[in-house]
Amino acid sequence: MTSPLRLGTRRSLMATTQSQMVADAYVARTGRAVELVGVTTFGDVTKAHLAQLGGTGVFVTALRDKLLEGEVDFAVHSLKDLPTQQDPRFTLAAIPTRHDHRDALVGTSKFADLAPGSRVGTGSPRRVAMLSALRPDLEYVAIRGNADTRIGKIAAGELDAVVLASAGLTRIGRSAEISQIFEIEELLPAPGQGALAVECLSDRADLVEFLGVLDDPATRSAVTAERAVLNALEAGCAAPVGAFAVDDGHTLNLTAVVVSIDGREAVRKSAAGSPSEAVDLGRLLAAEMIAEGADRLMGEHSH
Ligand SMILES: NCc1[nH]cc(CCC(=O)O)c1CC(=O)O
Repeated sequence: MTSPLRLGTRRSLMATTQSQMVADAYVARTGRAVELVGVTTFGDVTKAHLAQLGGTGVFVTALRDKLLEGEVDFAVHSLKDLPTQQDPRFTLAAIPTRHDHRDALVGTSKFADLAPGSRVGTGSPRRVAMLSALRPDLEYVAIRGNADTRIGKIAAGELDAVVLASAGLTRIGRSAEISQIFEIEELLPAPGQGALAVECLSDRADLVEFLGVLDDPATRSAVTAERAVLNALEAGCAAPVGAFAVDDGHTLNLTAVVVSIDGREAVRKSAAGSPSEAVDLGRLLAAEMIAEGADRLMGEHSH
């Protein structure tokens, strides 16, 4: 009998839930047993705000270390937490079909109905910038911690609402508390939002192929274009950059935006191309955005 594959996962509810979903999908497709191995990451223990950590990949490094040490066979990440600079030692063996890409408001009222001065919690400069453009009269409060902790600040009276990714809220069973989903015209998601990444060591060719059964090519081309924009802008997950692409099987449609942190200025552009040239499409769009002043807007939040 073959031994179970060991899946390395962060220990948060969201991470273990999404890792279990992926494990179940492999078991259903292949019959091979998969066991979860919990790993504590720097991003889970640090008290610093994500925007202040000055780098990407705080949730990712510990899982990759376990891959290198041979303690786990593969890892599941939220794709939007993965640095856009791919490390050749690791391969994204599968990018499964994306879940809801949009951001959601959690609270008791809709965004337009929040009273002036209401306190809205989010740790993301992207969300602060874009929401400030819509409602400059609200107070945006930097928060971090897992989704449960963030939502708990509403009941505690510290916040009137929080903004989180719809996909994550659904995964942790809190979607009933969503008062509004933001459409992409209002709030363009982070590159890769709602998608998962299944990663293993590049030198395990058999495993790369085995894990590939869960890959969704349309999701892969879309997130590849989105991440190419972020990479070409030399921006990280804390930058006020949104990007979203859809591959309809023939054409890849990509939209991206860079917003000044006060929400007053934005460079937003769209482009279409072939799904097989996702990286080029993203790079081209980023170059056009830079030509229109996008890098100046990013300012201190560019890295
Ligand atoms: N940076 C944390 C993070 N990474 C992925 C998700 C949500 C789930 C997803 O995008 O797949 C979240 C929380 C959030 O932004 O609400």
